Order: sequence, then C-alpha cells, then structure tokens
Amino acid sequence: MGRIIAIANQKGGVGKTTTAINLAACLAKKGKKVLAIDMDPQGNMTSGLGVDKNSLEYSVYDMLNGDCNLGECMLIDVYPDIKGLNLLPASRELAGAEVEFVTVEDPQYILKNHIKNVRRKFDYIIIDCPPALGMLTVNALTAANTVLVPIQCEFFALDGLSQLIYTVNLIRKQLNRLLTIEGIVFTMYDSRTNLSMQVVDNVKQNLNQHIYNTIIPRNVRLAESPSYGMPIIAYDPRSAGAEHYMMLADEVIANDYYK
Ligand SMILES: Nc1ncnc2c1ncn2[C@@H]1O[C@H](COP(=O)(O)OP(=O)(O)OP(=O)(O)O)[C@@H](O)[C@H]1O
Ligand SMILES: [Mg+2]
Repeated sequence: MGRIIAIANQKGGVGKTTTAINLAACLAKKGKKVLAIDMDPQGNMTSGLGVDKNSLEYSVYDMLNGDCNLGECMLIDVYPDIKGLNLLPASRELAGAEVEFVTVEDPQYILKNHIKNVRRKFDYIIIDCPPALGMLTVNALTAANTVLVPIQCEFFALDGLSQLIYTVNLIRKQLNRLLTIEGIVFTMYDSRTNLSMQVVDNVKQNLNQHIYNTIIPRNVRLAESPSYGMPIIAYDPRSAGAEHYMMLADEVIANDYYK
C-alpha cells in the first residue's frame, strides 16, 4: 500500500515544490513506483517536470471536478529517463477549486476519494501543496498519511509553523485520524553563514518534531533545474543538490513504518 506524503508549509518559497519534485524523482530512481500530485494552481511541480501546463488535456482540476478520472489525468513516466515517475499535473484553473468546491458535499475528501482506489499501485504518492492552508491543502492533508514540512534556513523560519501544526492537529481530530508529521527538512542551508546554523539550532530546540538528518544545501543547480523542466538527478546528478535529495529519499524510505 503506497504511503501518501503531503509536502506542506503555508509559508511561500520555502522549497516545497523543489522537495516534492526531487523527492519524487529520487524515490523513482531508487526503483519505487511514484505518483506525484501537483495541488498548487501555480503548477510549478508540473512545469518543473517538463510538462507544459497550458497544453494539458486533463489536469488535477478536471479530476477533482469529476470531468475525468485519475487514469485520464495521469501522465505516465512523465520524465522519460526516470521510470516509475507518474504525475497528476496542475493548471491555473485549480485556483478556482478553493471557492468552487466549498459548495460540494464533503469537499475535504475529494482528493482522498480519487486516490484511494489506486493507492496499492504505488509505493509513494507525493503531494505538492500551495502556500496556503485553504481547501487544496486541506484536501492533501485529509488524503495523506504523513506531512513533510520544508523549512528554509532563514530568519522567521518558525513563523507560521505553529499555525501549520495547529491545522494538522485539527485535521487529525476531524478528518484524518492517523495523520502524522513525517518530519521537518531544512532547505537552502548556506554553510558559509552563521544564520543557517542558528536557524537549525533554534528549530531543533523549539520544535518537538522529527527532523531529518539530511539538510538540503543552497545549490544553484537546484534553482536552475526547473527552468529546464528537469529533476536535479537528471539535470546534474553529481551536484550537491542531487546527492542530498537522494539521501533524503533514503531517510524517507527508512521511515517506512506503513509497510
Ligand atoms: N536548495 C535550494 N538551493 C537553491 N535554490 C533553491 C533551493 N530550494 C529551492 N530553491 C529555489 O527557491 C525558490 C522557491 O523554491 P520552491 O518553489 O521549491 O518553494 P515553494 O515553497 O514551493 O514555493 P511556493 O510557496 O511559491 O509554492 C525557487 O526559485 C527554487 O528554485
Ligand atoms: Mg511551490
């Protein structure tokens, strides 16, 4: 049974999508069958995997809306060099879901209901969330087993984190009894500055959550790769970014208590 991991933090630009793309790609590279789901109307995961979000026949929006099923929406082996990496792509229309789905009965369960039948076909389902705690993120958290929270190594890193943890607790109580926080991963760590080190220490002292040993460094190759529509292991497999996301994938696999 596939483990469903939502990559969430309502703070913008902390490395959610970079982590979602590269964790999904690294898990597939390690032979796992992966479904990546882009739940962000920005569609950065979709374009970061080389898919033109303006020329999609069906997107996650159509699936959630009931206009297509998961199979029709899924792009199989989306990145040709990495077998087993499949994608439910997003388009701009997904922005409308936040308001439109409120009128549907049980709107929090729409994504969950769509993926429950295919869960056994994948080892991992990785969901990229938008930078908000609205209906799209609630759908992701309701469908997920665990939440992986990227934190950027900069001032205000802890800002808003209590809100996220509060939301996760609320969803656990009301919608998804078994939801847990998979762990915190530090991103954009700059070893040349004291600030990065201080942020890591500060979070470790103040947050009673599992923290991954792997810390993702600030790496220019990681920032470049989405503009080529490539995961880092394809764009520059020898880069520090590729090496560290492979390490993170190993840690996620080691955390596999659902199997
Ligand atoms: N480790 C890294 N090193 C260098 N640049 C990075 C790294 N991680 C992310 N970036 C860059 O930082 C920016 C923000 O990253 P990303 O899009 O992954 O964040 P996000 O949390 O998904 O943002 P949003 O909240 O808008 O969805 C992007 O331009 C990305 O390429
Ligand atoms: Mg993003």
